[in-house]
Amino acid sequence: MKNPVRVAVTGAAGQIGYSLLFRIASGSMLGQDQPVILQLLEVTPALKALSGVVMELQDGAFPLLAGVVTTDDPMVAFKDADYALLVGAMPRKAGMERGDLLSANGGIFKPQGEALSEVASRNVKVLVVGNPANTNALIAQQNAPKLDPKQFTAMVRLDHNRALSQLSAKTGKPVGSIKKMTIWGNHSSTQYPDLSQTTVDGTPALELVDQAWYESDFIPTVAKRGAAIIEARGSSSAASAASAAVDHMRDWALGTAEGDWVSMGIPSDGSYGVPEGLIYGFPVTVKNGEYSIVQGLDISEFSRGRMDATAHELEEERAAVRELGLVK
Ligand SMILES: NC(=O)c1ccc[n+]([C@@H]2O[C@H](COP(=O)([O-])OP(=O)(O)OC[C@H]3O[C@@H](n4cnc5c(N)ncnc54)[C@H](O)[C@@H]3O)[C@@H](O)[C@H]2O)c1
Ligand SMILES: O=C(O)C[C@H](O)C(=O)O
Repeated sequence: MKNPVRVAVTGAAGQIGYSLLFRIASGSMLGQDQPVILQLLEVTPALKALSGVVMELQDGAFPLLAGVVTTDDPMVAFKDADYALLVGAMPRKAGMERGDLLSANGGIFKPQGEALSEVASRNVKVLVVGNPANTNALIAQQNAPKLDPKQFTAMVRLDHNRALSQLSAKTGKPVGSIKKMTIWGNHSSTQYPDLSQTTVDGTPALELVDQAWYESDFIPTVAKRGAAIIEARGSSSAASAASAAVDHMRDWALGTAEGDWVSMGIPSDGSYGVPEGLIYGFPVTVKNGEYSIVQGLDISEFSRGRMDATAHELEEERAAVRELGLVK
């Protein structure tokens, strides 16, 4: 058995937390040989509810759960954290875009970035889930001068998983037969779920579906799935979001499968003409805990337009949070 690692989760008493904590404690995220200490952050009024969640974690009798800390202080929650999942933020309601949450949620991620910079493990891997996830990740990153910018990522994995499942339903082939799915850009309705490299049982996906379905059905269904769930459920996705967070962190920690890739929101290094510094969804492979952007893909004119549009939205979000004094 390995030594325990410290996993910080913010917003731990919320909807996503209620699903996420139990998956982490069960070993789904970091493996069946990796004990974990959960360090849970909540706002002060939610600490009582969080104590109930901790009672349930105890009642799960998870062999890999080596300890639980609860606190309303980010300096305690992030102390020596090896992994940090920043979930705590307000979710949107029906009729809102995720960008409408910028001013409400942006303020949460500056102090959290500062605290991570001071007290987290120097190798901490940070995943931002709270919306608007890409720009919140940028805020946390820009306020963490003592960490490498590459340590900050945003979640587009839920979109990636939604895209896999839509294509699986359309082609009648299992999700496991689909490789090389990509979500480019922002976790918002401008995202670009790209099938141009995707294969199903080795056959190019675009040979199996027609362009009209791809453009008018697949892309909008994936991009607007969050809103469809809010409409149906009355609140935003939670279990599927937690599952995607587990997938993102597992692949970052343990690596991606040979011959495949995953989508992660990561700081752009200028690859594919994406403005440097934006936290943008890219196709990545992971080895030894380090992610790399998949290089050398052909970008069609159609793809170029979509990739630029979602980059443009992220540039606007960056300008808005600059205006609020949250990033330089
Ligand atoms: N990136 C994605 O794919 C994705 C998917 C689903 C949801 N989300 C987003 O995740 C966020 C959380 O969703 P939820 O459904 O769990 O919401 P929720 O309202 O059920 O829970 C959020 C929790 O965060 C806590 N919180 C608020 N401010 C905090 C702070 N400063 N520090 C610590 N905790 C704080 C709240 O007290 C609450 O318990 C939302 O912004 C939502 O839009 C993102
Ligand atoms: O859509 C939302 O606001 C929640 C989440 O980001 C989702 O994609 O389900």
